[in-house]
Amino acid sequence: MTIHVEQLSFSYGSHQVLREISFSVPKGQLCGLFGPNGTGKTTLFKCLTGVMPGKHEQHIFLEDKPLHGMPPKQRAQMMAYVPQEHTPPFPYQVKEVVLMGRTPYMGGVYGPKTSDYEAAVEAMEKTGITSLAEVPYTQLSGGQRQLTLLARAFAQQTEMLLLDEPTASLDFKNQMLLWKTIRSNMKAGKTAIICTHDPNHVFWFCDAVVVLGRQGSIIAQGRPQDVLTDEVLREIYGEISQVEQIGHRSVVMPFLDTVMDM
Ligand SMILES: Nc1ncnc2c1ncn2[C@@H]1O[C@H](COP(=O)(O)OP(=O)(O)OP(=O)(O)O)[C@@H](O)[C@H]1O
Repeated sequence: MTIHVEQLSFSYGSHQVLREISFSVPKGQLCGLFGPNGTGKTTLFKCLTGVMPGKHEQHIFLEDKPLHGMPPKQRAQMMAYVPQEHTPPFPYQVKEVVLMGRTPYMGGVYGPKTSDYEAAVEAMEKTGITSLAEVPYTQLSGGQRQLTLLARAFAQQTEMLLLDEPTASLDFKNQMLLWKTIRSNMKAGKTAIICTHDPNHVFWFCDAVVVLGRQGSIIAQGRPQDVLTDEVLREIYGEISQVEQIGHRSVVMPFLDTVMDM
């Protein structure tokens, strides 16, 4: 599934956050969404998922169809969203939270089908949380909660994944597990947009990147190696790092001596 955003602007009241954003993510690509705090990345996700309905949705297209007017259930069959944080209102078990990913496919009074339970079990296996299935979600650590939300998104079996800082609370091994799982989704032809604050993750795991600047407009986009240059990183963060090469990989190294002197 291809997602296409054309001249999207969005304001909270008089506070304009997104300014004439245009980009496309073709089927099978993983696109990083990168930029300083408060530049509108989560807001962009909320525009895509329809949390804030409005005319701006006329500027977002899934396979050439505008999102505007698309019912939530239809949208949820096409895209799954992993939020940055989520506070559960009730102590549902992990397996019940994951099963909620199947809601867009349930209808009437019949409840979950065998295929829904199977999709939830598979999603828990993929994310390594099978042993947590019976644990109340309210008793999980931050990282375990994030893996549960990821499993819920996988259980939704959508063509498009929208992931808002999914590695933020994960330990190093789980970060790599997550990227591996996401990359395997790309191999299966899915499409994803992932917000991350780690430029190295963009370099190593993303096919493309969209960089949002402080004014809420795109300041660069394209292949990570072309886009995340010293100049662009300096523009958004100032003089704090430089891009180095280790083998054929790019690595953003902070100026550690400066940090230690502070
Ligand atoms: N519900 C809201 N009402 C009004 N302003 C909001 C609302 N949500 C976010 N904002 C403002 O919109 C701007 C963009 O916020 P957003 O959360 O989209 O940024 P972000 O790039 O995701 O930030 P971060 O990297 O810190 O997660 C911020 O100035 C924020 O204060």
